[in-house]
Amino acid sequence: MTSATKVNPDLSDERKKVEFDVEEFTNWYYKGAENVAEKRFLENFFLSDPELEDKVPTSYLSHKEKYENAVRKAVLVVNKIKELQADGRGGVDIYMALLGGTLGTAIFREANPITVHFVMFLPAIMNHGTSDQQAEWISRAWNCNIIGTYAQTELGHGTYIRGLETTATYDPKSKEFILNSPNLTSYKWWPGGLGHTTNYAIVIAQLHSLGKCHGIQPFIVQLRDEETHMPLKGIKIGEIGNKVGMNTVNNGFLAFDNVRIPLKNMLMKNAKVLEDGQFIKPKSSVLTYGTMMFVRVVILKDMASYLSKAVTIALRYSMVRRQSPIEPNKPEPKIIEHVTQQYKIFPAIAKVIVFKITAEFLWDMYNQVTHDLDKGDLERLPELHAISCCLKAVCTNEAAQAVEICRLSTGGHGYLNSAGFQDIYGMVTAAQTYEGENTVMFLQTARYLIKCWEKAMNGEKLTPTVSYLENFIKGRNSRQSFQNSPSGILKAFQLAAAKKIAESNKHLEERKKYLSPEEATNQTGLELINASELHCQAFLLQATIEVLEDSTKQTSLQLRSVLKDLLELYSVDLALRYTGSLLEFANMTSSDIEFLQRSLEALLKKLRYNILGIVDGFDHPDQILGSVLGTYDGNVYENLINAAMKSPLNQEDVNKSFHLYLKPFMKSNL
Ligand SMILES: CCCCCCCCCCCCCCCCCC(=O)SCCNC(=O)CCNC(=O)[C@H](O)C(C)(C)COP(=O)(O)OP(=O)(O)OC[C@H]1O[C@@H](n2cnc3c(N)ncnc32)[C@H](O)[C@@H]1OP(=O)(O)O
Ligand SMILES: Cc1cc2nc3c(=O)[nH]c(=O)nc-3n(C[C@H](O)[C@H](O)[C@H](O)COP(=O)(O)OP(=O)(O)OC[C@H]3O[C@@H](n4cnc5c(N)ncnc54)[C@H](O)[C@@H]3O)c2cc1C
Repeated sequence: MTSATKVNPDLSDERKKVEFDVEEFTNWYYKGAENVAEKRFLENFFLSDPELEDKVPTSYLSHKEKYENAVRKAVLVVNKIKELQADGRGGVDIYMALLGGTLGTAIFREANPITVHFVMFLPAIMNHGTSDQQAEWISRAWNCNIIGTYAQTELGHGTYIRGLETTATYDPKSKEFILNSPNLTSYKWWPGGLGHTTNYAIVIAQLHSLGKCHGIQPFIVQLRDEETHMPLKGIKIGEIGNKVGMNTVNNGFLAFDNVRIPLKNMLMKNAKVLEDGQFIKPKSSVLTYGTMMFVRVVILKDMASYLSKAVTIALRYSMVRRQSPIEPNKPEPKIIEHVTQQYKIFPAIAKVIVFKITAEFLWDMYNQVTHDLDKGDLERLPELHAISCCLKAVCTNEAAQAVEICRLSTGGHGYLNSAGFQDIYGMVTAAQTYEGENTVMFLQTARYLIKCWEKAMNGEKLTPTVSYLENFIKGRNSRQSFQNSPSGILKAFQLAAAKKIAESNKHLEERKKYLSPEEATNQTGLELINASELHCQAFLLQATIEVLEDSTKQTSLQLRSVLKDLLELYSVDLALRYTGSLLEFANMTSSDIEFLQRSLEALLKKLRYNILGIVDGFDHPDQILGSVLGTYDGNVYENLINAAMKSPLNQEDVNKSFHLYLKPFMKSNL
């Protein structure tokens, strides 16, 4: 972690003031010293390989060069992983570290074209394939003998997947499916790696058999020749072009013209087609959506990881940058002394911890529910779907906002590519859309909440994430007063969520008197989203309070106290951001707001000298941060000029455009 160069004295002074053991925090954050050792071993193993280092910053490469460089590195990384596995070191965890964790995003600044292979193609075969199908495909895919993608979204439909138009029509004579793209809007559009990387895909298509449509099902389809990589007959394929970010991912388009695949290529763990064309329904039609749920769960971990990079950059920079005297005739302070600057960064640091804790909580829940599913028990599936949808929406929205605020907190320099924010922002903002557009995700959660509300009103028992509704209904006349503590704020959010759900339901029912249920839902959309968001914020806070309480029992008093301050900062900031709802629904008064405001200011002050220990404790090596503003040594001005010198334009004193255009132009004006 420590840099060989001399550390900027402003930053080393700050480090001396941290009151807790940073290594203790790192071990707590990564859940044990062994995990930290493994993380550092992996970082060193990959980042010390000169082949993985970019000689020219990737932002200066052309679109094509970026892609080719990303493919080169992807192959190198997977080969290195195989080397590690041959040495007896884990499997899945290594992939997680490389594809979702910060290490992966350091090696592939704009993500890589085989992520979807590991994150969706393989999980789709595992989730939807029979044991025979898994035996046929998994090891080839795991070894990367074939590389696949997940081709669901089409030009015409991404959200409403029941409206997908690609068809897979079963022909009982040849025992094959015939795939077709009947029109332009049915072209697959967006799948990661599809353009020029993958040779297989899980294709989601409308299944037709014996003259009937049986809805969307997953099929495994070969797209390109395994030797020549040429597209197979009947397959039209290409890349969709340059994007806001994620430009190395090679997102593609795909169309089918009478492409035949064998019967065994429909993934049949859930629904089945028999040889004679008979369709056997799955236990539940939503089981087809399982892969999306998996990725939504994983996205949460990703958000904590991206945000932890952004806050590290912003905070370290704020501790070496000096600007604008606060008192006249006094020296210019570090910009972190401006309280407004603290407010830009400290709550975002608290969010990293909240998102990480909740992501782990959700991951455990996902594993439990999928274990139950394997035994045929679908009971907790709707609850997992509901909570993963709203968490995906809240955490990606908040991460995108916080990353942008971190960029703004570094002023003009933050606008440079070398500051490192652009890649992070490109990744977090993409996650607001992919794997379910966020508004749509909120509405999915709201649908569940309304059902739970009805159940609770009928006296039925609710699942853990919504059980607060039962308490509310039982004690609905009690008016608990607002309390300024994490648990008090949690109660206020639960009360506000419960009342907002009740109110949305009331308006929904009123509208149903003269509108169809669907149109009534549409008309109530704004309130439903609001209810969903309040529910989600309550869940994030609840999970964090519970986990922190438990996991800090063994830590030093100093660390426990800083984590407690961060939790308080998170909850006070949350309450202040939602005063509208809390005033309306949770008995908050204007004096509570005044008190919260004072608490917020006091917490910023309290955390001022410990907060650097937290971002240092995230333990991101400089290569992972990839930022001239966030290096451990704080030598930002040297870094800025060194990075500027890498610009291709700075490799010569006079550019040819001077002779070609400027000189004739300037002379002609004489
Ligand atoms: C191993 C290595 C790991 C490495 C890790 C590395 C990590 C890196 C991660 C980052 C990289 C990510 C790259 C990924 C790139 C993005 C890929 C995509 O976007 S791909 C494309 C992603 N595309 C999208 O995400 C599309 C978004 N759209 C959709 O998901 C659906 O169309 C819909 C849900 C909006 C509606 O569907 P519709 O059928 O019209 O449904 P209705 O509304 O009518 O509700 C009917 C019932 O179904 C229920 N239910 C629904 N879903 C689920 C579920 N999942 N489950 C359970 N239940 C579900 C619902 O609750 C309701 O129940 P009930 O009330 O009746 O009881
Ligand atoms: C970087 C990136 C990578 C991707 N990778 C893949 C991939 O690997 N495989 C794949 O199959 N797909 C992929 N996608 C596609 C992605 O999953 C879809 O873009 C996403 O699901 C949103 O669908 P859409 O584009 O059709 O948006 P739309 O649904 O058209 O959304 C447009 C607007 O309409 C609103 N809207 C739509 N429906 C409703 C509703 N019911 N209620 C209220 N508002 C609504 C939305 O809120 C939004 O504001 C990727 C997308 C991106 C950006």
